Amino acid sequence: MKRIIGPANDPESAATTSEQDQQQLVVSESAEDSAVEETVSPVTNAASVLKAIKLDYNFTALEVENVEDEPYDAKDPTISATMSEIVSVLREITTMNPMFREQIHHFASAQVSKAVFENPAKLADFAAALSGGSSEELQDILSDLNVATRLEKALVVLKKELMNAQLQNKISKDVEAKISKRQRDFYLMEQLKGIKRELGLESDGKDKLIEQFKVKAESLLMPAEVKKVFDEEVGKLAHLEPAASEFNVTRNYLDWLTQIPWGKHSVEDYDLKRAKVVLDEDHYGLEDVKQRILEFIAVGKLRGAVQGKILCFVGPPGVGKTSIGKSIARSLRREFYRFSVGGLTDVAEIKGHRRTYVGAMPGKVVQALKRVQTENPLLLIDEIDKLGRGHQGDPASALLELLDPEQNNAFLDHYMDVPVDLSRVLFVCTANVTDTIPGPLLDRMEVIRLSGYLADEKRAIAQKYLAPQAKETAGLEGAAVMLQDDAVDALVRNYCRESGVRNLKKHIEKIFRKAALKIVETGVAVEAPPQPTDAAACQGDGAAAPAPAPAPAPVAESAAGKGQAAVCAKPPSKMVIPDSYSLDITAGMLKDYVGPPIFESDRLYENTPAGVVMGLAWTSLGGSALYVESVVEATRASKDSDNDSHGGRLHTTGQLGDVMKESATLAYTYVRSLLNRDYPDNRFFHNNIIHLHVPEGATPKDGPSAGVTMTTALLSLALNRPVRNDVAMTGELTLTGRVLKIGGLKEKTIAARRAGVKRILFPKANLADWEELPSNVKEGIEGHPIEWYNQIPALVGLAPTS
Ligand SMILES: Nc1ncnc2c1ncn2[C@@H]1O[C@H](COP(=O)(O)OP(=O)(O)OP(=O)(O)O)[C@@H](O)[C@H]1O
Repeated sequence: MKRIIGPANDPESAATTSEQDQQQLVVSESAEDSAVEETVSPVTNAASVLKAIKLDYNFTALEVENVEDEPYDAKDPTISATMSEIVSVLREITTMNPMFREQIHHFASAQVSKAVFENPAKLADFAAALSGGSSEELQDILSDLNVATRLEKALVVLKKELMNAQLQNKISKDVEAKISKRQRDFYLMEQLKGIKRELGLESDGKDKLIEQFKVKAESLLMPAEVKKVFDEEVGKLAHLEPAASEFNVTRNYLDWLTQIPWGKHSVEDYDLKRAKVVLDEDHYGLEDVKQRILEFIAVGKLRGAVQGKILCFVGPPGVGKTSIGKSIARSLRREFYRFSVGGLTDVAEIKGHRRTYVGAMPGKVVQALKRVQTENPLLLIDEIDKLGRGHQGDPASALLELLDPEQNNAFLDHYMDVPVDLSRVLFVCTANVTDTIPGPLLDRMEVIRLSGYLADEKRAIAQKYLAPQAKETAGLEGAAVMLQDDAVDALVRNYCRESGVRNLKKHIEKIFRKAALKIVETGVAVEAPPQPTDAAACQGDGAAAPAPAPAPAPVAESAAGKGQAAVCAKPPSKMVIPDSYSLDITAGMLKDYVGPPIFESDRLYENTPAGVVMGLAWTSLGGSALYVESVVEATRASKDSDNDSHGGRLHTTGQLGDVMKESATLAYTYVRSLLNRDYPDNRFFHNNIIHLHVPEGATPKDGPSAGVTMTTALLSLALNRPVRNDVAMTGELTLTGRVLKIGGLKEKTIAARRAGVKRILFPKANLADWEELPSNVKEGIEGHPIEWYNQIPALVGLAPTS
C-alpha cells in the first residue's frame, strides 16, 4: 500500500483520489524518510479510512482502503445525456469566467481530457471540483458511489456555478456600463466627428454656421468696406476652436453684421391725399401740426426724399407727440421704431460698447435697424429734453453725430466698427420743453409745437377717438354702452384739466372697464354659442365640443396632468352682450365710475379779493392759470414808520425760485414808486409788512413772467380795491415799468380759457404770437398788448378815481 499525504477534506485532492486507480501522490518527506513509503487518501472518505498509523514522524498517517464505484452502464442514455450536459455547461462557464478557463486549460492535454471527459465518474468529480459548491455538497458528491446520481449532483452544482457566473457577468457589465457610459459617449462622439470630418460631411457645426453667414451676406447689399470686414471675420471664425471664447465673440459680431438690413428699404409713399387721410384718422385737430407735416411730405415728393430734416415735436405730456410720429411713419409707409433717451447718461447706449467688453452690444440705432429690417425707418427719439449727462462721455454729442445729416451717412457704432449709413433714416424727436435741449442739437431740428388742447377739443377727442378705443379694449365693441356728452363734459371740466389727453384717456378707460365688470357681474353677458371650428381647434376641450362631449384626447389629458397647458388653438370662450341691453353713462354716474370730482369749481376765486390777481404760467406740463395773493402781515406803529422812510417789508412764500423772488422785490419797489407818484398821500407800504404768496405751495415755480401780476396784486392791496375777476395777465416787468416778452402765449391763453378768463393782458412784444393764435383759442377773449405798466391799472379796474 502506498501512502498519500494531504489535508483532510481537501476537495481538490479528493477529486484525484477517490478512485482506486487514481494517480497517487508519492511523498518523500526527506531523504532519510524515503524508506517508509505508504499511501494515504488525502480525503476523509469515511469508508476508505481504516486506521490511523502512528509513526515516529511529525505527521499523521492514515491507512486507507480505496472505495469503488458501483457498477454502471457507460452506454446508459441518462448518463451520456448528463455527461454531454455537463460538458456543455462547462463550455458555457468557460466563456464567462476567465479563471475557470485557466483551470480547464490545465487539463487540456489530449491524454487527460480523454481520461476525464470520457469517463462519467471522473467527469462528475472534475465538474464538482471546478464548481464553487459548498463543502457539504462536494462531500455529498464524493461519497456517492452511484455514478449516475453523482453525475446528476455534479451537474446541479455546476449549473449553480453557471448561474453564478452569469450573474457576476451581468453585474460587472452593468457597473462597467454605468461608469463608462459618459466616457464612452464622449469617445464615440469624438470618433463620429472625426469620421464625419474625414468624409467631409460636417465639421462640428462650424462650417454650417459659416455657410449660413455667407448665404445671409449674399442676400444683402453690403458696401465693399463692410464686405471686406465680413470676409475677414468669417476667415477668423473658420480658424477658431468652437470652445474658445473668441469664437463666440466673432460669431456674435457676424450675427449682428448680417442682421443690419444693408441695402434693404421700404418703398416710400409721398401721396399727400393718403397722408392727410392717415393723419386725420389718427388725430383730431392739430391742424397746424398736420399742415406742417403735409408741407414736409410735399417737399419730400419734389426732392424724392424727406431725409436731412429732423422734426422735433415740443409740447406738454399727452398731447400726441409720440402718436403723431407713428402716424407720419404710417403715412410715409416707413417702419416705425421708438426709443427714449430720457435720463440716458451712457454714450454706449447710443454708440454701442467696444467689442472687447464682455457682453458688448451695439447701440440703440443699430438695434433699431435690426428690428425694423429696413434702412429707411422712422426713428422716434423720445424725451430728448431729458437727456442725461454722464461721466461716461456726453450722450448729446453722440446724438449730434447720429442726427447730423452731414455726418450720419457713415455713423460709426463702437461695436460694429464699420460705417452704417443712416442718411435715409427719418428722425423725429419729442420733448416737453426746448430749454433743456442742447443748443447744437436744437439747431439742427425743425421744432413743431403742440400746445395742449382746449376743452372743446378734448371733448371731441374723447368722443371720436378715446371712447371708441377704450370701449374696444374693454371688450364692449358693438355693445350699446355709451359715454354721454354730459359725462365727457364733466370729465373735462371736473377731472382732467391738464393740457394733454392722457389723463382723460385713463379716466375713459376706467369707466369702460367698470362698465364691463358691471355687465359680467350682473350676468347680462351670456356665453357665445360654440363655433363649428372650435371643436376641431381644440380636441382636448370637452366644453368646446358639441354635446355629447367626447372623451378628452390623450394629448390634452396628459399635458394637463403634468401641469402644462394643453396645446389648443382656440381662444377662451367669449361672452356676448345681448342687443336688448343698453347702458348710458351720464355725468351723474361718474362718481360711481371714477370717484368724486377732483376740481369742484372752475377757479379758486369766483370773486377775487383785493390783493389777489390771476397770472398765467407756462411749464413743461403746459399752461396754467395761477393766482398771486398778497395780504398785510403786520402793521407798524405810525411813529416808527414816520421816522423810517424805508419802512415796511415784503415776505414771499410758495416755493419761488431766485428769478421769481427778484421779480417780487422788483414789483414791490415799482409799486412803491408808482404810489409815490400817483398817490402821494398813500403811506400803505410805510406802515405795513406784506406777505406775498403764489399757490400751490408745494409746486416749485420760477421765471420772470409773473412780474406784472405781482405788481398788480400789490397795487390792488395798497389801494384796497379788487381787480376785475375775469382778467388774467402775463409779462416781465422792468424797474422802469416796461413790459417784456414772454414765452408760451398759446399755452397760457388756453389755460386762461379753461379758467373762464375774458380779458388777457400780454406784452406788446408778443403781439405777433397773439395774432397767430387760432381763432378758436382766442374766441371770446379780449387780448390787450401792453408796452408799459401804466396801461394796466385802467384795464383791470384800478384806474385812479378822480
Ligand atoms: N389729437 C388727438 N387725437 C386723438 N388722440 C390723441 C390726440 N392727441 C393725443 N391723443 C392720444 O393721447 C394719448 C397720449 O399721446 P402720446 O403718448 O402721443 O403723448 P405724448 O405727447 O407723446 O406724451 P409724452 O410727452 O408724455 O410722451 C395717445 O393714446 C394718443 O393717441
